[in-house]
Amino acid sequence: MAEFLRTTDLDELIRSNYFVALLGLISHYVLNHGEWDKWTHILLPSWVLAFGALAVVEYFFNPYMQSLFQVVRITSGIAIVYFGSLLTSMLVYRGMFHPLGKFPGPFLSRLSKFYSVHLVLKNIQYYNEVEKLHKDYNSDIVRTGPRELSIISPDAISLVHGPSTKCTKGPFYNGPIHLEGTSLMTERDVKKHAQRRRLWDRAFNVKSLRDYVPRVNRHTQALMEKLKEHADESSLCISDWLNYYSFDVMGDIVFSRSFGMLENGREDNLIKALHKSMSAVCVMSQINWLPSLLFRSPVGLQDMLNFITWAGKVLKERKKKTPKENDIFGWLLDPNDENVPMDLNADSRLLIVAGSDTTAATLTWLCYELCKNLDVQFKLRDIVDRILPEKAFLDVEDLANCPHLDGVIKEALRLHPAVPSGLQRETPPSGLTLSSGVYIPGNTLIWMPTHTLQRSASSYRSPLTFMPERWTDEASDHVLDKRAFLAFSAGANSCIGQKLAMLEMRAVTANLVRNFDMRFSEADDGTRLEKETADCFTINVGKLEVSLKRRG
Ligand code: HEM
Repeated sequence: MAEFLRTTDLDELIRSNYFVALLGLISHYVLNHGEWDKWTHILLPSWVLAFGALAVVEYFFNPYMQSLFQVVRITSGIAIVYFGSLLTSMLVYRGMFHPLGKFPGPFLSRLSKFYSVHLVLKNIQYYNEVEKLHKDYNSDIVRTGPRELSIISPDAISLVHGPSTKCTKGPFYNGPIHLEGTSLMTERDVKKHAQRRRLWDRAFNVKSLRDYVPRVNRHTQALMEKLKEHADESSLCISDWLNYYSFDVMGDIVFSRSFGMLENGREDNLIKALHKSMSAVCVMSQINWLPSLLFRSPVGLQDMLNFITWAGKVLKERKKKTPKENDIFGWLLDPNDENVPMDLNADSRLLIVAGSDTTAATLTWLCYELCKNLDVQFKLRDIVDRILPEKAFLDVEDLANCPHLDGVIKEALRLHPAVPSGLQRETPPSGLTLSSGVYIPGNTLIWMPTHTLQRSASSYRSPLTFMPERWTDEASDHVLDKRAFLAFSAGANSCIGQKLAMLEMRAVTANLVRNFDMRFSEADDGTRLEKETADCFTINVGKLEVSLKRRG
């Protein structure tokens, strides 16, 4: 063997810098064609193994190797040439020859998504950074990554998110499949998603929603009782209570298991851990190959892994029961199947996170706006006071027909979308031509940042003013382009829970203004919320301290 290696050309070839550099170029070509993001856990060890094997062969079978140090030196040299060539080829291609080269954006964004990580880490409010980029480059389209664009033109919405879009979900949606399966949201195959969504629709149709209403009423009433207990204290952390509320509602409606957070007046340890672990998502949403590695190592993600395990366990327990009131999993679990399919584990985590954090964040921002704009609070109260004045508590059913209340909620969703940076979509291989005639090449990742779209002066008159009337007949001319409302997304992947969310938000908002006068607390004028709110795909909302006074 040693003789073979020494005398054949193979040894010479492996040592040849040209050959190794060529291997680097070929590797770039292969990596550039196809999607490798979810294979990082195979790719990286394969590289380590390949160079390790080379070192072992050199050490044991090459008689000219004098020492281990020499083996390490030679193998490292080969690795440097290989990775040097791979990296140079990548950077030159991305910086100078990539088809997205015609779009403006920071030069470093062309080279790597690590530039976006740098923007994320500034203050974990990536949506603000992207908004600045659109302003700085004075363009509706900005290049935010080697193969990624941010687009804020409403004309592109139907092409990217509409019912007959040719775009698909991008690699961001590769969840921890090996741990929990694929959820409805992370299902990237269009046909499979449509098939699953048909099943889900039964759990969210008008009749099913009616079944969930008593639980929304109960939890809303419990929230109001708790707020009454703590009202008249100098300061109350309303964001915490809204968080307890929304998780309790979702636990109950999803699998008939309340977290009991309202009752205990504190965050469940698991949810606390889940929120802490969300900061990793801020970075993972930028570097799509990272989750495949991180979800296989407990480093930094242990909290999220615990939540995944918990959500699976609770689902198994739910499978054994028949709850008194039908819940969402009553529709999703197959009574004829003794087992719980793996994908439902992912669905159980999805429902809790997608349904709770989003609602809690929107309600918190809504309270912020009501404190900031007292005239809006007073007007809403006047209107709500006229609904069934004899009732102490307004049920969900009492609030179905109050356009101004819906306007207040829509304004909160518009100015403070719970998914502010938008949703990653990938153009079809043939590319996409926008109505402006701009051609977007195939396999480009597109984000349409909801935060910026919904604050654009071309779509909303006085865009930064909190104006519920723009959603009613009173000032409908202040909505210039209805398409630019994407808080629940659009098309086949739009939020399936939006009607349920509206029921919760109506009940909480109406009863809050009916029962209390709410102001910023003396210690906090909303700045904490503005600063602490973190963009972790869904918003990880900051704290809001208010002063609540019970109304007579
Ligand atoms: C203010 C409240 C809410 C907001 C702003 C919101 C927003 C969104 C958005 C933007 C999406 C699209 C995600 C994507 O394509 O990646 C989505 C999807 C989804 N939402 Fe919501 N959501 C809210 C409340 C809820 C509630 C209460 C539930 C459940 C009970 C829910 C369940 C879901 C599910 C299951 C999906 C995935 C749908 C699919 O892929 O077909 N959401 N939501």
